[in-house]
Amino acid sequence: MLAIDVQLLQKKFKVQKNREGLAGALRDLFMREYIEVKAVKDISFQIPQGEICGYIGENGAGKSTTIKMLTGILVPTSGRLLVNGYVPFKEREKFVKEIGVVFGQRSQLWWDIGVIESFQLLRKVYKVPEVDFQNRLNELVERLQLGDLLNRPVRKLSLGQRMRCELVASLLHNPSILFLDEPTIGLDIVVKTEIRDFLKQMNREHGTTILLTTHDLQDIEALCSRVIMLDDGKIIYDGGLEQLKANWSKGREVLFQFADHTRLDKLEQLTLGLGVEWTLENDLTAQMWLPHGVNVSDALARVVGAVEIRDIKIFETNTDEIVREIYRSEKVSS
Ligand SMILES: Nc1ncnc2c1ncn2[C@@H]1O[C@H](COP(=O)(O)OP(=O)(O)OP(=O)(O)O)[C@@H](O)[C@H]1O
Repeated sequence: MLAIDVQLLQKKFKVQKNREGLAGALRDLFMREYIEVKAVKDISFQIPQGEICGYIGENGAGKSTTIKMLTGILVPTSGRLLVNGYVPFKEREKFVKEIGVVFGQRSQLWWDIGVIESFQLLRKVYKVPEVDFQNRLNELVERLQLGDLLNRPVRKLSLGQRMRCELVASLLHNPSILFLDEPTIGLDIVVKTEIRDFLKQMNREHGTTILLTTHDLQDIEALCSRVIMLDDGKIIYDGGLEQLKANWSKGREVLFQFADHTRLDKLEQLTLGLGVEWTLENDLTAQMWLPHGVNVSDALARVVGAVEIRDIKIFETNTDEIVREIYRSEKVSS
């Protein structure tokens, strides 16, 4: 069974239009005018069990609206939607036991009571047997090192501490699918890394399926083998991260530091026919640019065999740049 099966899913919102000026406001009083916003436009995708998939796109692309439909908070305008075999907005009680949800910007914990009390309340909401709950809690608390925090009220926690608690809260009932909407937003790099490692481990050990929206492409690089990219409510890319890079990144750069003075024409001679380009930064440093499709080790072998080298650095194209590149070409072609 697929974890997520989405077919031609659509969501329209009716938004009130405000007419201008006093006369407009008066007219609005008597006859409201509405416009329709199509937030999600006939999207289809399938996610098998155990996959970690990144769901990305610019602000307003429709990511949160999709997550809200997938978690049963919003009812789709049209289309078909199955999560673990359930239609999310129907059969709510059974369905919510199968999923965990973290909205980075909103808390599912009670602000003024101790974290552990929030967890206990969630145990009752999800009807988790006490023994299962304790085992699960112990495992999660140890993994995320929450020991000291459990008795503090949520309002006294730092953002990083709160996010770790949010993750525990979403996993206490042992869901097989986890929806994360900006789980690392605003966190420092240490906490981000901790959360990424934790999610990878959950996925590896429990086979948890994860759908993750993020603006942080390092999250995607660290976690996702697959990326779905949304633009203006439509899917513009669905595939592997490697493929995404191969199709869209402009190439790779290799920085060489030589032991002796090396001339540009010699370097060009060495890599003749490969289509690489050289730039000399100074007598001892040169940069080689390789277009996609050129084997890095072939190019390196030619240089390494002929010139004495002190240091080599290979720069991968940043996924941020790739996304910008796709948007640019999308805008050009549409
Ligand atoms: N409840 C709502 N009523 C009216 N319009 C909405 C509502 N929720 C979302 N929209 C509109 O739908 C579009 C998609 O919004 P959505 O929040 O899904 O985007 P997003 O990709 O999650 O953006 P962000 O990265 O900023 O969270 C936007 O144009 C937004 O203004």
